[in-house]
Amino acid sequence: MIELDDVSYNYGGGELLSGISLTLPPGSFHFLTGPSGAGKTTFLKLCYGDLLPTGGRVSAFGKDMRDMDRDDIARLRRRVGVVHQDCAFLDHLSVEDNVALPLTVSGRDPQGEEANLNELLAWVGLSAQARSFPPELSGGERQRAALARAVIMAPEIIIADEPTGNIDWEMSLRLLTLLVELNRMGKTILIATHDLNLIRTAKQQVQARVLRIRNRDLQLAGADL
Ligand SMILES: Nc1ncnc2c1ncn2[C@@H]1O[C@H](COP(=O)(O)OP(=O)(O)OP(=O)(O)O)[C@@H](O)[C@H]1O
Repeated sequence: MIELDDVSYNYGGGELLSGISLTLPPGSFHFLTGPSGAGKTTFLKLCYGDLLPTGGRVSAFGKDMRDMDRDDIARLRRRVGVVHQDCAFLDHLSVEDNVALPLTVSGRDPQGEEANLNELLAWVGLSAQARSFPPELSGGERQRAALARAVIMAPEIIIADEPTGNIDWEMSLRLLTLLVELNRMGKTILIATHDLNLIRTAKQQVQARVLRIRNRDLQLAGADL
């Protein structure tokens, strides 16, 4: 589904990532961990096509990202939902309008999909905040709104960058429950996190592989986690 073949990445100051080969099969659950600055966000961006590798090949759904035209990229954006580290909401739009934004951008009418939108807001526990604005949300509510926005197009893959970075443990568990539910529905999940407790808790609920960035490459973390 997403495949990296001998991938390297260099922002210009030397290789940050090097020689990475990995397959993310459908329905898999992966965590990505590693020290700050190791390249986790960069790795995620390579997986969802925000960056192209400086060496090697990344392909998604059987197509090399380098060969994708605008239509392919638009299709990729629908099939891969991303929860960004900073959530990046439009503060002048309500929570429900922010969550519905991928629909609006792709030319669909959110009014026509209102039931779907309401169901999604209820699923993430934000029905009461639908008409609020992003600055009025707590950290945990922001992350759940970002997850709702990431899944509104029914993507097959969900990629989340430090989704529990700024929220308390109770909220982290709530978010993890949603991600586990998505995985049980067959979605492929990739999460970058520093939070080893989150990884340990997840591993009691799903079969998750833990990847660690070390010396510019990816290693499979052992059972010590
Ligand atoms: N656009 C950019 N241009 C140049 N260097 C960059 C750019 N983005 C990131 N870097 C550098 O690449 C390195 C890896 O950054 P990245 O954000 O991928 O790490 P990370 O593991 O996600 O870190 P953190 O855990 O702190 O979020 C850092 O040294 C960062 O300064």
